[in-house]
Parts: sequence; structure tokens; C-alpha cells
Amino acid sequence: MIDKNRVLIFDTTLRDGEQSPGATMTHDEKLEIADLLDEMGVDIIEAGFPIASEGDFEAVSDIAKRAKFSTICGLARARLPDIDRCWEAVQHAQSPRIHTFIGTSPLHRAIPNLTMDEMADVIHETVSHARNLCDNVQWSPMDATRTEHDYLCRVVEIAIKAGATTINIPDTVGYTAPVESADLIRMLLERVPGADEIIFATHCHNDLGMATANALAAVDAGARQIECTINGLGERAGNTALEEVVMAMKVRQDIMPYQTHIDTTKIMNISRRVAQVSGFPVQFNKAIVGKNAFLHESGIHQDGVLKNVETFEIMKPADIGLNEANIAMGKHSGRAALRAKLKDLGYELGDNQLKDVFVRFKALADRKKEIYDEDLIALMTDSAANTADDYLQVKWLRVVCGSDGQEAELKMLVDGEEKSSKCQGDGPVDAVFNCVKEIYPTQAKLKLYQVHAVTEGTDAQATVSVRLEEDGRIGTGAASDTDTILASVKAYVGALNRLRFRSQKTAPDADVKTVSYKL
Ligand SMILES: CC(=O)SCCNC(=O)CCNC(=O)[C@H](O)C(C)(C)COP(=O)(O)OP(=O)(O)OC[C@H]1O[C@@H](n2cnc3c(N)ncnc32)[C@H](O)[C@@H]1OP(=O)(O)O
Ligand SMILES: CC(C)C(=O)C(=O)O
Repeated sequence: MIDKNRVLIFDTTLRDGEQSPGATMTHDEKLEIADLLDEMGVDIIEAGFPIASEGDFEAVSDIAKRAKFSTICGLARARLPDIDRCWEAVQHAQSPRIHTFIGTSPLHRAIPNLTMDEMADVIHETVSHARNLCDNVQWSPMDATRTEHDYLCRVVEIAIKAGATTINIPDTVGYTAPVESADLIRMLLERVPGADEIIFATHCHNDLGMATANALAAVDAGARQIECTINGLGERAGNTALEEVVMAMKVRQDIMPYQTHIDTTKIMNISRRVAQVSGFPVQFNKAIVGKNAFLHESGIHQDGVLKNVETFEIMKPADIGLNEANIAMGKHSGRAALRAKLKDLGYELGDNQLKDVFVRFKALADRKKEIYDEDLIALMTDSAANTADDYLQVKWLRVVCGSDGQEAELKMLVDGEEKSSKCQGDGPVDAVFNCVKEIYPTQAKLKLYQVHAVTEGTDAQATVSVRLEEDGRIGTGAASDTDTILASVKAYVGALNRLRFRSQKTAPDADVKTVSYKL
């Protein structure tokens, strides 16, 4: 007999999860997911429906042979050939289980056109047959939550008498509410003879978004096995999500003092893997494993988290194996978060410098949805390379591009005086460089022009590097912007400033202006 507060975790990602339209996994992918489930401490893995296809049979039987910790279970209809095939597949597991089911609600009884008595006989016969093959048998009255209570009690009792060791109560269509889910388990425990000898399981679907709540309510009422899937994958709106019930019980031990055997630090990895192999991406705001589940973007939250992480986090990201930073930089971020983030990246800023970088950061965030570390590094490089003290400064730019040519119009400050130019060129970058040359004539030769996208996406920042040579001196410039042409002209002008600075340093009589380059 297991500890009264121990809740068994039955994962059906490979069976009910795979029933999500389009989520079919290959044989090797199923083995890989089964290994991960086994390693994370899932008590029972429902590996497939062996009679459904040769592929399902092979997968269940190969998983059965390799599982080290988990019980391996296969699904079978209330038909003897299904049960035999299931046993054939699971029998080599160190701990095999047969799971057989039949729809017991009026709607489901009508499909095979069986009376209540006839169905009761089928249940007795099929569960007995399964039990003769395997001493670990699970039986499910499909659509239990829409089955008449008296009939449900009757068939559950028959299944227990026939040898079922686990009775699963499925909310097949995700119709029930938490209070009913709990009442149903309580009712069965009270009314069915022998109910205290077996384990009741709960199998919930998420059609009304209540699968997790229903499963936990059933546990509260006495169920001791939760059927669930990674990422809540499953038929229609999916099943109870493993990560949600496991973490809810872990975090709320005060009101749910139940234990599982799950190593929660493995959750994130398996969630990502299931998302990849099933082709079902996890929604960003999904509880526990969503990309945003531990991210804070708004300034007030970020400030709170930096001062005391518990202000906005009820669990540690590391508890689910997430070791990434929890601060997402974006247009709602404040100075505290920017300073902390830059410090992480190796930039210690004084208040004035932070003020300047913050203005640039907000301007960037207005144009770009997500600000990655690389964007901030680019921003710092850009800040260092292009300052308000520069001799040459880009003030305004407009470029017209089209199949009939490119024209740029540029305004610059040259030693504080505004100058403008309009030029054509062989491409937009050439056109804008021609404007610079017209405003600030120079003999400098372009030795390198390189564009590099800092992050992914069409809104990515481009970092442009420019190297110029004049009289044996080299001047380099770099700039970043979501607008590649603007980054190009800023890099070009930065390189010119640098060349000028260098030429003045080698001419001691010249009026040297202090320029704070850091390249
Ligand atoms: C709620 C759930 O998730 S239940 C599990 C659902 N999963 C699946 O169905 C996936 C795997 N299924 C399959 O590959 C196929 O349906 C198979 C191989 C099992 C059966 O295929 P087919 O023989 O072509 O039957 P089909 O799928 O058209 O219809 C289902 C048959 O199973 C019968 N059936 C359904 N559930 C049960 C049950 N629990 N016990 C006995 N018979 C059942 C239906 O009455 C129907 O029988 P019929 O062909 O005699 O009318
Ligand atoms: C086979 C049963 C347990 C099922 O998947 C359901 O009823 O949803």
C-alpha cells in the first residue's frame, strides 16, 4: 500500500497526447520521450494503443523493454483481441499494466447498442481476461462524468471484483467542474464496495479550461493517480498538464500536502522536447513552461524582482530546470532593470551614462518588440562610438529606394554647423555615403563595409562596421540600428571622426578636440 498522500503520475503524452491532430511522433521520438519520462520519475507511462497499428505496437513494446523506473501501460478497448495485443506489447516491461476501457454514459452505450446489463457483462469479461494476463489492470468507464451515478457505481464495483487494481474516472469531454470532480470521487469511495482497496485515478480534458483544477479537486477527494500529458497535449483542447499539477502540489503544500516522485528540474527540458517532436509549440503565457512564465518585462515588476524575487515569483525557475535570466528587456522596462542587465553583460555605468543609454534603449524598444542581450551590447558599442561631442554627427536621413534608382537626403552637423546634401548612388548605402562625401569631402578610402544582424527576425538590429584608410592611418566605426542604412551612415561617420581624431593627434599643433571614443 502506498503512502496515503503519495499521488501517482500517469503520463499519457504518447497515447492521448499523440491523439492531438497532427502530433504524431516517430518511433525514435517516442522512445526518446519515454526515456525522459522514465528519468523524470513518472510512475506510469501510457506508451500507446497497441492494436491501433504496427507502429504503435512496436513503440509500446520497445518502450516496455527499456523503461527502468516507470510502469509501462498500453490501452485496449473492451475486446479480447485488443487486450491480448496490449499484453503482448507490455509484457516485457519490468512493471507492465493493461488499461482497458469502455464508454459507460448513455451516449456511449448507444454506440455498440448495449443495454446496461450487457455492458456490465462485457466489463466483467474483459477486465477478468486482462487480470488473468497481468496483475496490474486499469479500467476506465469512458465519459464517466456523464454516466448515471448508480450505473457508474455498479460498473466500478464489477471492474474491481473482476480484478482491476486502478479505476480511472475520465472526464472524457472536459465537461465537469472542480466541485463535481471532487464529489464524484467522494461518492465512489463512499458507495462502491472494495473502493478503498484500489487506486482511483482522474483523467481530465481541458475543453472548458478546467483540466488542472478538476484533477486537483479529484485528488483532494481521494484520487491518488493523475493522468496527464506534457504541455497539456491531447485530444481537442488537451489533457491536464503534468507540469501544472506537479508544480501546483509542490508550491501549495500548505493546502495540497501531496507528494509525487517527479524530479521537477527535468520539466523544462522535456516540455521543449515534446513541443519540438510533436510540432505543437507551447503558448507563450502557458503556466510553468511558457516562454513568459518566469519573465518580467515591466519596470515595476523588474524593480521588485531585483529587490526581492518573491515579490513577483511564486516558484524558482530552477525548480523546473530553467536557468535563464528572468528579466525581459522591452519598452516597459525601467532604469533599475537596464542597469542590472548591463552589469550582467559587463558594463558598469555611472548615473549620467545610464541616463543617456536609457534614452537610446527606450528609442530602440519602441521600434523593436524584444530586446536581446546582443541588442544591448550593440547599443553600448553604438553609444561609445557615436557621441554628442563628435565633430561629425548624423542628424537626419531619408532614403528613397526602388527599381528605378536610389536617392538619399542627409543632414549632418559639421563642428556644430548643419549641412545637407542629396545624392544618388548605386544602392541606398552608396547614395548615403555620397551625401557624406559631399558634406565632408575626404580622400579616405573605404577598406571594409560589413553588416551583421545582431539577432533574428526582420526587426533585428544590424551592426555595421566600416574601416577607412587615409594617408596610412586607419579609422574604424561601428553602429547598430534596426535600420541598416542608418547604421551604415553612422558607422561611416564614426570612422571619419576617428580618422580626424587620429590625424590631429599626429599633428601636435592642431586644435585637438576631446572625443570619447572607446572602440
Ligand atoms: C477517449 C479516448 O481517447 S479513446 C481512445 C481513442 N484513440 C483512438 O481511437 C486511436 C486509435 N484508434 C484506432 O487506430 C482505430 O480506431 C482502431 C484500430 C482502434 C479501430 O479501428 P476500426 O476497427 O477501423 O474501427 P473505427 O475506428 O472505425 O471504430 C471504432 C470501433 O471501436 C468500437 N469501440 C470504441 N470504443 C470501444 C471500447 N472501449 N470497447 C469496445 N469497442 C469499442 C466502436 O464501437 C467501433 O466498433 P465497430 O467498428 O464495430 O463499429
Ligand atoms: C481512454 C480514456 C481514459 C480516455 O482517454 C478518455 O476518456 O478521455
